[in-house]
Amino acid sequence: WLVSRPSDRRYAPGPAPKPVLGNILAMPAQGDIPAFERCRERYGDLVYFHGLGYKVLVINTMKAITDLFEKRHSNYSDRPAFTVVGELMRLGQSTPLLSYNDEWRIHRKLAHSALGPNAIRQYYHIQEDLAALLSQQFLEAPEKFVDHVRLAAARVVLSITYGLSVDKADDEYVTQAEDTMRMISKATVPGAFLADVFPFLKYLPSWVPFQRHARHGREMIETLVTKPFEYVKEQMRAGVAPPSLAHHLLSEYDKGDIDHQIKWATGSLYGAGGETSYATTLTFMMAMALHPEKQRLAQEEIDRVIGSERLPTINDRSQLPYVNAVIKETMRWNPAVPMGLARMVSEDDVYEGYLIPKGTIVLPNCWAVAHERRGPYEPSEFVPERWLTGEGDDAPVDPAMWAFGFGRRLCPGKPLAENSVFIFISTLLSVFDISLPDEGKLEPKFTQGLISYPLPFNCKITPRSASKVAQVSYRAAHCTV
Ligand code: HEM
Repeated sequence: WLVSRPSDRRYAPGPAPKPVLGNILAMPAQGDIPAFERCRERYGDLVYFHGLGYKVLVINTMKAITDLFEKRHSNYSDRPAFTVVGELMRLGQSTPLLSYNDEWRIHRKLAHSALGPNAIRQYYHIQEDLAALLSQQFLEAPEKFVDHVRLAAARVVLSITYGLSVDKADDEYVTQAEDTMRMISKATVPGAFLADVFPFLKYLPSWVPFQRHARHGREMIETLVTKPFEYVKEQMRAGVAPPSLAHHLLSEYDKGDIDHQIKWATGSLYGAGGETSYATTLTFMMAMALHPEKQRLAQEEIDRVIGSERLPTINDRSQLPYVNAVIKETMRWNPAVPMGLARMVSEDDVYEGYLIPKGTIVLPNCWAVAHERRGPYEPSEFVPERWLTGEGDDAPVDPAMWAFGFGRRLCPGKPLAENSVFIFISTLLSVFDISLPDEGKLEPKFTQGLISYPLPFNCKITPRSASKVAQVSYRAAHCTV
């Protein structure tokens, strides 16, 4: 590498480049899995796109992801910058978009102290209460199940992050937060704004339409992170703040200069934690409607292990191997974050003989890892049994190794999210039969975007027994959230 001439340095393969434009326009749109799959089949494990100032490397194997994101983490832990949403709307201060710098290290320290496996024990009852409330809403209006799951995922994050009661969260925060998230997910699609491609456009005057849009976005984001945070501080001053992440951090780090980081570290959690948990739970519901025989096996396990006289709790998790296999298979069948969260290379690097220049955006193709052909079962089929056959070369890579990201930027909400997903899924399995709708077909189709979840679908949700209905109603009526 050191003695070769620049012309000898090879980039990883990719579509044939055109003059000036390179091959960047041949890069599949965000979340277009079939197109990324075609590129992988044609060009191999590493695929390189470049042009218009962008350099993008897609990595399609667990080995390459581990080699780069874990073994060479100091060079692969930065994030690409978004001129409009990151800089002008100021979302660049949130944990997922922060550069790999000291500010980010403070965020991670705060997140670890509040979201570590021991710290989250105090939130078990909140997650269990919210799973019961979700079931109660399924009993009352089963046709609105998508809205209920979305609301439940939002409530978990808002209750745990800020100690907001369900009514207060629903009335004052969820709608605003959902609107803000919709705005952010549109704004983070690469090329959503010309100023992301040509950053000098950010200096255009404030009356230019995209600048007005950016100002409006900035106000929405500022409200999302500031309003609930100020509410917690007010409650702490009055001595009535319930336990929450924000409360925990404000008490532990009682210093004015870290206030800003606590506000943004906690404010980042709604966006990072709500939609991913929602996507996983909804994918599970679709899989159950399509595979009643798997659902029955999971329900039999729950009835056998915990009986039918009570609802599951988070402490039951280790006792339910088949339910855990259903959860792993849900995460594998349709990964919630199929192309991971992009990284940016800090310094020129060489991997497998290919040059990866500084500034290259690297996308881990988690979908390809999830659907790699291994063992006796078809990757496209929903088969929880593939997780019960023991370890070996044949076993697929466990979603715990890739679904929550990698290395230094591994999702700090992983332990909390695993509990949320477990308690939602096991409670729904315990209380309901989810089946195909009486009319119409159910085709497994998913959204294409940073987060992937089922496209609108119908299913039938029927309580399994009067006793289960009574258990749900009792717990929902005695909720402390
Ligand atoms: C099923 C649920 C979830 C999934 C699948 C998921 C997945 C991910 C992934 C793939 C990343 C990118 C990591 C990387 O770049 O390697 C990430 C980052 C992150 N997640 Fe999660 N997540 C989930 C739930 C949560 C929850 C509940 C929270 C918080 C309460 C959370 C907070 C975060 C934060 C703050 C980051 C940014 C980390 C950083 O950039 O340093 N996530 N998550």
